[in-house]
Amino acid sequence: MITGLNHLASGKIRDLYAVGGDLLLVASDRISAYDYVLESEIPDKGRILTQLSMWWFGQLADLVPNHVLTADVDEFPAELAPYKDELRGRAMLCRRLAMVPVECVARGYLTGSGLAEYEKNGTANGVPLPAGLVDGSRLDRPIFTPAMKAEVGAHDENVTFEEMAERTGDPELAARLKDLTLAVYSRARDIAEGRGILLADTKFEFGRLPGGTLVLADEVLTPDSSRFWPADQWHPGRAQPSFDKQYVRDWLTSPASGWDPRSDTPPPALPEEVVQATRARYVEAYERLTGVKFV
Ligand SMILES: N#Cc1c(N)ncnc1-c1cnn(Cc2cccc(F)c2)c1
Repeated sequence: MITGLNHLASGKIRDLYAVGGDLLLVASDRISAYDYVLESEIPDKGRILTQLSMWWFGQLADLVPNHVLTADVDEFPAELAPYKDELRGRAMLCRRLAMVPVECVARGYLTGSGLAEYEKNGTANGVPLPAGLVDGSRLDRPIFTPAMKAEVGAHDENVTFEEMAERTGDPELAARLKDLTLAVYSRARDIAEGRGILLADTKFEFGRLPGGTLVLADEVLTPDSSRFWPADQWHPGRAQPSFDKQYVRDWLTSPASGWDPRSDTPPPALPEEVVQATRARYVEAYERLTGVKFV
């Protein structure tokens, strides 16, 4: 948290500030696992994921406008000058939007809450899926599985498209959000697959400009907003390894940590080698996707 700025909200990993009529989205080096924010930070994680978001916004600009004014600290308003070094690379100055109260989730692979519903009903957010799918199955056509935003700390509530249309009171907006979400995810899935990363699913947030234009908001297509899987380790029928969090998960569930995920106790600090190996995974994901060396 940056004292001295007008703090608006905090998620597990990021903080939101008001700067004049705009917003500043700041990504920390925090990392979460097993629904806990760990006491150990991953050096540069916020910078790597912010630069990855910015790269994706560029890749998607022909499909959808976004809310970012700039991520260059030298272009930030003068009031932010005292915080330049702390913000460099990890902050996006964004236009303030009227946010749509829906988590727009696209799934290209079946896992997590989507798999749970499928195993019970053969559907995902009420939409029937083909028989015989297993954990990690690739879906021929990505699906839109919206969720109504929950309070901080609670899990979002998966809803059918029809429920979403009803609860937003705007069926046209619901249809537009579905189309945009699937088009943007499909483009990203194809780009990532060509670089050895499977984007299993992702969560987009949209908002509206004063004139009503629908705009892509928040961060996009990072390992915090999406499931990143290494393509060369994809084996449907089991839990897939996480591209970025597997070292953390493996250590936390190993005897070495002395921690039990089923206990109500917070996880212990990570060993330095796990921190550094995890940092290296974020750097690798960034460099593989963008083709640019992280500096
Ligand atoms: N992006 C964006 C945005 C915008 N451009 N205009 C208005 N509101 C938001 C906005 C509101 N909540 N969040 C999510 C959120 C919560 C907590 C911390 C965070 F970093 C992010 C995003």
